Amino acid sequence: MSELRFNVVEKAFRAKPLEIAVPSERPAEYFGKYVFNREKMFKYLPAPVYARLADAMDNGAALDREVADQVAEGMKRWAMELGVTHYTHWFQPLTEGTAEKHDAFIEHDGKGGMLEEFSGKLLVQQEPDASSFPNGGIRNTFEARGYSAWDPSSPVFVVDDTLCIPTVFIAYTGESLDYKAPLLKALSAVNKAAVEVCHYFDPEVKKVMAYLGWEQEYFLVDAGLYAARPDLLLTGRTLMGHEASKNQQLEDHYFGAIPTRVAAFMKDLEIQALELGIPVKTRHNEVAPNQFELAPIFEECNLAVDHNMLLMSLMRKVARTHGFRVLLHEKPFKGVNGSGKHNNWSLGTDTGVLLMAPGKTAEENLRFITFVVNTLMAVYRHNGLLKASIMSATNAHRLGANEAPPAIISSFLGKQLSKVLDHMEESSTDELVSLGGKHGMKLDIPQIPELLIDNTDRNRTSPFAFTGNRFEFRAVGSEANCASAMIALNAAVAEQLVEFKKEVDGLVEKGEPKISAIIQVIRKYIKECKPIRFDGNGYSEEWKAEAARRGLDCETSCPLIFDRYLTPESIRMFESTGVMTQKELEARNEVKWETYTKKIQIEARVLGDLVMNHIVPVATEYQTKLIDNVYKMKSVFAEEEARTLSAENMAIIRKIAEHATYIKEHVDAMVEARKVANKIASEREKAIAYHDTIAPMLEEIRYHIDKLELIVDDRMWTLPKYRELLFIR
Ligand SMILES: NC(=O)CC[C@H](N)C(=O)O
Repeated sequence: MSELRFNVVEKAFRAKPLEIAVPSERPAEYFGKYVFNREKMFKYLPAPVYARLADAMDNGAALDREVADQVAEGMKRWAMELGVTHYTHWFQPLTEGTAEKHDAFIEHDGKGGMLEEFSGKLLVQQEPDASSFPNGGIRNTFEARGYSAWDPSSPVFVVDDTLCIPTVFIAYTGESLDYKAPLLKALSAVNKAAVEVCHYFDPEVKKVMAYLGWEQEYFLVDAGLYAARPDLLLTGRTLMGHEASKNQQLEDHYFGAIPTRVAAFMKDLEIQALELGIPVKTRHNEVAPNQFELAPIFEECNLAVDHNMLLMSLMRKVARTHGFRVLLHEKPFKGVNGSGKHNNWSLGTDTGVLLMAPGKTAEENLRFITFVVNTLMAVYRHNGLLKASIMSATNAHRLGANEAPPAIISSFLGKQLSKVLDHMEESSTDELVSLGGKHGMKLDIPQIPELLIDNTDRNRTSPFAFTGNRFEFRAVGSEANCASAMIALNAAVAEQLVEFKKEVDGLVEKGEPKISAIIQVIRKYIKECKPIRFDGNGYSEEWKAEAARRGLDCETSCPLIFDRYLTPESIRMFESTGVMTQKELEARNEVKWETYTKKIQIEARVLGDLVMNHIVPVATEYQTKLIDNVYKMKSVFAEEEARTLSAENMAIIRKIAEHATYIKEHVDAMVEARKVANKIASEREKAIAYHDTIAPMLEEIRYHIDKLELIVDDRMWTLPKYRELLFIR
């Protein structure tokens, strides 16, 4: 009998919610307790130093060594009051996670003792020996120089005894080796391009920020049950497991009362997140059993990305304290909803205008339409690339079912906005702009309700949905670094806005009044990007055919989707916006292909191990029991009667043999296929081989394992079942 499984099930069942020490202050008071935010900067830095740092944060001004030294000194003083002994450059390599190497403040004092020091030099730049991170061939291990450099726009924070300094991670030769560096470049590109376009409407605008509000979905599984599933432990998802009889059919989990043990986890997590300055706001049960969601208030994009990365590591830590493991994988369980991280994206000006929100006047609405239509154009022109930006071996399992968008990028606008765009398309420019009144101009743009947010209908199958004052990029996966999607989107929009300005200015130079020039170009774009607009059911077969007819990217193979980073249009876009060079794009793709291969490779090995060490032995043991019974029946009953009475058992014995044979043969075949694929030198070709030959085998083998799970005596089955993983909390 399987003891581990029953022990962990029993323990999980008896688990109680943890007592949480709720701070006596209100959240607004402990918010940012562990962040060196402006309030602390003001307190710990001399006034002129504070001013210089604020300038660096707001306007990207350079900081000289002297100022950096003083900033470091203030930071150190603040951190030491919190008991901090170490510092680290905290960065985001191409692994989807974060990286940190802690150093103590201590230095020799030259008199045989120690003193604690933290200079501007250490704050601003470091050369971590980080040669083992994926770099796609930009750095050879024998010349592993790469350095991390402080990003003053994201405040430093304290975790435990360590002062964490958000940094970019760059090769000595200047190429980015992380997500932050290209993200900052993309944000600067979109700022520059959008400010220029804003000047058509308001010359006062000096800065445009991209905003991001992510929605983090996740599963919680009891830690004991998790430990008894090698596949969860090593791959983050279940590679086998038959659906439970009840899963999410009744939709009774969604928005339901939060289970007490989970509520304790959430409270603890939220307190710690708020202390780290992450403005967490919303929590609820998601659709799948044991699935939950957490969402903050939207923030400036770079900060939001850092906060999401920080939150994911905090979630992992806090879950352990509560006897849970958090699953951030996009599809940990077959047959129920996967987890996304919908990225709510918008642009806003330093004058307080949300550019994706309709305004009161016709001119404000023209500005709104200008930004919406340019976004649609960018998404249309780079739909394949945007898909590549969210694609991974793990997210591939999620797309196309259970309320996750399909692997074809399209945009849902809803009835109201579609009507406005259709009207503009159908009317002539003259009809839209007429002379009149004392303002000298009248715009015939249908009134748009200011509060579209409450009016827009929703479409859960849309990868890029307009939701009233922002776009929701729903295709982003729960485990991903949002930066990947945000780099591609902001860069594409930046390129598009530059293009738009060029066209409008061209017309103005030819004597066209500004407003009608804008309208003319917008009308042209509305026609051109029409194929990206789709409000229907993204899961239907008709849409797949229709999307292909419209020329949208319909590729579903993950390694081939990565090719979209290297098309001439993508390279041109990234290079013209200064976000990434061709060399960087090529290197990153090497990493993507290699990571893809390794993930499937690990899954294949884990499944092979499960089959040989858990499933087949248990199935055979049960089969032997049945055979024993058949023999014994013969000794109790006459031959004919024994045969009749044992017919069912004989059928099961045969079924077990058939499934076990299939499984063993295919695991062997999978090992052989891997050997062949592993010999392929090109990372791209190898990933394709893994996608085309090995990944499907995992599914085929799984089918037979899941059948065995239904037949074999439950007492003997060693691996926690779906009903246990999904319903014990
Ligand atoms: N209710 C929802 O929005 C579900 C979303 C779904 N979990 C996804 O994968 O994106």
